[in-house]
Amino acid sequence: MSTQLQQRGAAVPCASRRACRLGSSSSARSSSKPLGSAAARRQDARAAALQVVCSLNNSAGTMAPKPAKLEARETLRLALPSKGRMAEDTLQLLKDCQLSVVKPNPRQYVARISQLPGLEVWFQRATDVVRKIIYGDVDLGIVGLDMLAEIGNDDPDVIILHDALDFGQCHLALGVPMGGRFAAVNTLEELRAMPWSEQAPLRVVTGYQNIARKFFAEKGFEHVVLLSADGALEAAPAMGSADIILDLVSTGVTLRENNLKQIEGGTIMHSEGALVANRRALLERPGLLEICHELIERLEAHLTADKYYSVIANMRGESAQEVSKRLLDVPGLAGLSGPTVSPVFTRGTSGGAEPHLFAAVICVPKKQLYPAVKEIRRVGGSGVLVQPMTYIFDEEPARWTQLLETLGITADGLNIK
Ligand SMILES: Nc1ncnc2c1ncn2[C@@H]1O[C@H](COP(=O)(O)OP(=O)(O)OP(=O)(O)O)[C@@H](O)[C@H]1O
Ligand SMILES: O=P(O)(O)OC[C@H]1O[C@H](OP(=O)(O)OP(=O)(O)O)[C@H](O)[C@@H]1O
Ligand SMILES: [Mg+2]
Repeated sequence: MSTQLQQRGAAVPCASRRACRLGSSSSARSSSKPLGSAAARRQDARAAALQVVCSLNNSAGTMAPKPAKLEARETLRLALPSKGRMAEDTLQLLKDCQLSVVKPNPRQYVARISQLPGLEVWFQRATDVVRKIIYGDVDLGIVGLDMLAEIGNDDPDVIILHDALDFGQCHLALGVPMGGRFAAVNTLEELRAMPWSEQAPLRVVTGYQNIARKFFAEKGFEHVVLLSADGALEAAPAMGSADIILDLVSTGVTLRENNLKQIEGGTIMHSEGALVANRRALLERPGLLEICHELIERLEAHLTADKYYSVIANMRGESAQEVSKRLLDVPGLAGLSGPTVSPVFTRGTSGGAEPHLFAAVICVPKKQLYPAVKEIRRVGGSGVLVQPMTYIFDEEPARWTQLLETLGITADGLNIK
C-alpha cells in the first residue's frame, strides 16, 4: 500500500548549523571570486535556493554528512538541556548523585562538575543535544527519548547508556478531535478507514516529522500530509489548520482541555530522560569510558535506592533468628536480600544487650510503605523509623556490561576498579 506523505509548512529555519553551513559554504565558495553583476545575481539566487533546500531538508530530518574523524580535543564534553523541565530535572538528578553542576548565571553555557574534573558541561537546547552527539561536538548528553528518536533517527553513532532516568516521563501520541466526524473514531484502524484521498488527505500537525512519517507509513496510511508547528499544536484542529495532532502527552490535560482524545493504537512511543553517547568518542577519547562507568554506577545506584525506604523497627523475640524468620514469613518484609536483625543495647543493661529486644532493618518499596508498617506492627514491631535511601550499589550495573558488549570491548585496561 503506497503512502503519500507530503510536507507542507513554512520553510523551517535550518535546524543544524552544519547543514546550513553546507548551503552557505557553497555560496561562500561561489562568492569567493569577483563576478559580474548578472552572474553574481545568478550565484546568489543559487545560494538562496540551496539554503531553502537545506532548510526543508533539515525539517525532514536529513542531516549534513558527518566529519570523517572526530575533532581532536583534550576535554570530554557532556551536553545538558539548557531550558525547560528537562533542564531542571537533569540538574536535580545529577545533584542527587553528588554530581552538582555549578552554573553561576543563566546565560552561561559552559559549566563543570567538581566530582568529574575532566568533564566539561555544555548547555544546549534539547534538540541540539542530540545533534551535537551525532556530530561528535559533545561526547555525552542527557535528552528525552522522544527527541533522540526524532533527531537521532536511529543514527548508529548514538548509543543509549541509560534509557530510564525517571524524569520527563511522557509519551508521543495522536490527538484526535472528540466530536464532529471523529466522534466515533476510537481506534487507529477506524482513523485509517476514513475516506482520505489525495484531494482530502489526513492533515497531521506535529513537531516530530521523522517519527510521524515512519509511523503512518508502517501503519499503512495513505494520503497523509504532515504539517509543522513549534508548539501549542492542540489548537490546530479547532482552528481548522489540521485534522489531528501528533505530540507529547503526559497527564493528558492539554489534550482534554482542547477537546482532543487519544485513540487505541495511537500511542507511538514512551519517552523519558536518557543518557546517550557518541559511539566513536567512547572508543577513541581516553577517559570517556571511565566517566561513563561512574555515571552509570551513580545513576543506577541512586535510581534504584530512590524507589525504597530503609525501615527500622524494634522487635521482641527469642533470638535474632526467630525475629528474622517472623519477618521473612511476611510477603513484602523480606527487603532486598533479607532483614538485618541486631541486639539493642539500653542504659539499663550495663553494657550487655537488652534481653529479647532486637532492631530489625529492612528495605521497603516506597509504594508499599504503609502496608509494610502495619505488617511490621502485626508481627510485633514497634518504634518504626523510616529513612530515605540515597544509593544502593549492587553488582556491576547491567547497563555497563551491556555497553561493553555493544562496543565489542572488555573493561581490561580501563581504570574503573
Ligand atoms: N509534558 C511533558 N511531560 C514530560 N516531558 C516533557 C513534556 N513536554 C516536553 N517534555 C520533555 O522535554 C523535552 C523538551 O521539551 P520542550 O522542548 O517542549 O521543552 P519544555 O521542557 O517543554 O519547555 P518549553 O516547552 O516550556 O520550552 C521533550 O523532548 C520531552 O522529552
Ligand atoms: O499531557 P500534558 O501534561 O498536558 O502535557 C502535554 C503538553 O506538554 C508539552 O507542552 P509544553 O507544556 O511543554 O508547552 P510547549 O508546547 O510550548 O512545549 C507538550 O507539547 C503538550 O502540549
Ligand atoms: Mg514543551
